[in-house]
Amino acid sequence: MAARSKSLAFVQQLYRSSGPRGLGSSQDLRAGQCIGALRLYSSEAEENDVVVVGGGPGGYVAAIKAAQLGFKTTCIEKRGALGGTCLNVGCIPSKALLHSSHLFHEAQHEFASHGVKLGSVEIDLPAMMGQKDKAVSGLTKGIEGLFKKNKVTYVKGAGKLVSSSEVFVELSEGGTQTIKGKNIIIATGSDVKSLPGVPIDEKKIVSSTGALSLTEVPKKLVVIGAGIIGLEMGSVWGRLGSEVTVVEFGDVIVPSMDGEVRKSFQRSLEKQKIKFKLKHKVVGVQDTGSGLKLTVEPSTGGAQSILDADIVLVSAGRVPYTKGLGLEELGVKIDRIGRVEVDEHFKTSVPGIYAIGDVIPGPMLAHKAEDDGVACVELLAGKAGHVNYETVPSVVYTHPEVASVGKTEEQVKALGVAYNVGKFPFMANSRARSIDDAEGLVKIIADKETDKVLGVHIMSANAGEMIHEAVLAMEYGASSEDIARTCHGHPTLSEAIKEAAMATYDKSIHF
Ligand SMILES: Cc1cc2nc3c(=O)[nH]c(=O)nc-3n(C[C@H](O)[C@H](O)[C@H](O)COP(=O)(O)OP(=O)(O)OC[C@H]3O[C@@H](n4cnc5c(N)ncnc54)[C@H](O)[C@@H]3O)c2cc1C
Ligand SMILES: NC(=O)c1ccc[n+]([C@@H]2O[C@H](COP(=O)([O-])OP(=O)(O)OC[C@H]3O[C@@H](n4cnc5c(N)ncnc54)[C@H](O)[C@@H]3O)[C@@H](O)[C@H]2O)c1
Repeated sequence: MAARSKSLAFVQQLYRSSGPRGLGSSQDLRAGQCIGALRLYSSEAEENDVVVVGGGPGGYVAAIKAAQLGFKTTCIEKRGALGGTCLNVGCIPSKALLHSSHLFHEAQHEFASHGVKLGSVEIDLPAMMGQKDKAVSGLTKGIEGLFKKNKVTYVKGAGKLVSSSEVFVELSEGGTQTIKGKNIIIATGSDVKSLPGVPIDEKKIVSSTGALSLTEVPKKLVVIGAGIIGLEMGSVWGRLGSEVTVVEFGDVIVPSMDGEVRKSFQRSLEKQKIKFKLKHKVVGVQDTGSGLKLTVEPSTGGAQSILDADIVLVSAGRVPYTKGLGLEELGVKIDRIGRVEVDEHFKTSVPGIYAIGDVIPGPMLAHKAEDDGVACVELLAGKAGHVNYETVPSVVYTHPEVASVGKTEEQVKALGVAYNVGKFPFMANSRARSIDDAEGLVKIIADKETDKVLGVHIMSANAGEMIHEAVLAMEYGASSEDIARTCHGHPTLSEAIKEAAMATYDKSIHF
């Protein structure tokens, strides 16, 4: 009896989830129909409920969640490892190198002031790379384990959509296979944006992928683009001894950052000896054999100059990746910058085909891709999947870190909203002073009339961990007073958020 109830529940789930394309609607449910549907389902054993193309944070999370919801699920990935850009050549290896290089920097420059004396400190680059590679391979294998545990079928190969319910796969091991699915989710992510005159060879002119695997510390590194990748990778190699110059087309670094926080952040990076050449672009590179000569000119044109480099990192943005997917042939609409157009339910212009993650509009971030994946399959299951893009946090993992959620002061001003601002410097935070790491501030922006928090910006050690208090506050529509009246442990860096919140609606105590 218990087993029969379970089957019925499962089929009811299928009814609810498949909607008009599948088995019927939940209103039609009768026990007999359910059993009939179960037979129909078994006879179509080869067809999947969900086929995901791409095994990055968007795709693999969507696949696991789909399987957990009772869908027969297949995920197709062509790189030979799960985890996508993020795990293989993005978030994880970059954070490994940021941590290792920070330890080196601390050992060289900070330990002595804490009374820890070392002899000479040296870099063992192969060991550093080995630790990074170990983290990556452990995590990617972990996802394969999660696929097995959740019964997701993993197909290694490059997928091409040939209809709204079929994906043709060129298998990595040779041969081909056509995989059928009632619903197809495109989760093919993004790729590096190339620049004219600066051809990437991943040896001397590298993308972030090459910059994560250099075999020597370059004497001179030129970074093109002062976005997050440029500043994180510039920090890694700067700490390990490179002279780093960042050439940025715009007049500011990380344009999405709050202006006031950005200024402090730039000053901090300059103290770390990173040089900035703002309002400039690289128009060509010449390899002289003994090094690279970059031709640089003002963004708006003008006199050219030459910059020397051993390695050039191209980090001027990423573009959605849809190459070879067959989307044009099927009539899936793409916007003018190559993103797959979707509605609020992740539906593309072709029924049965969905898209999530970096390949659709919204911030190109792993946690956003994951949340897209969960929401997309929850919607397929008839549940209320939703991602609030207004509260997706952003973290720059330099030292200090910069983390933010919600609107910048410039954005609030532009919207014409009356607002209050509260700030608190880490110089006045007891934990930051006790660990001698007190650079940075917390800045909170709240609606003047309602006190609802509109944006929170933190520059400090561990800002990326602390920001989630603000994310949760904003998700629940909290006021700055709500945060200020919430008891915070002492002594913690998080107390700076409480104090900044006090300063937003009233006055801080410790500053
Ligand atoms: C250096 C770097 C550092 C980053 N650091 C962070 C960070 O710290 N935090 C953060 O949130 N984000 C970070 N990002 C961004 C993050 O990596 C992306 O936002 C995230 O990976 C997007 O996930 P996705 O699943 O949409 O796409 P992806 O991770 O790009 O995955 C897509 C997958 O689809 C596969 N694929 C493509 N086409 C096909 C096909 N036809 N058939 C089969 N498979 C296919 C690809 O091989 C790929 O594995 C970083 C990016 C880079 C480059
Ligand atoms: N910690 C993180 O969350 C993290 C880390 C790395 C990457 N990412 C994501 O990866 C994506 C790509 O990162 P990114 O740093 O490459 O891109 P980005 O779009 O964040 O920054 C690119 C920068 O390059 C500049 N630029 C563009 N063309 C230029 C040119 N010709 N010359 C000089 N400068 C030029 C832009 O003005 C911009 O400041 C981003 O969406 C980012 O969110 C996130």
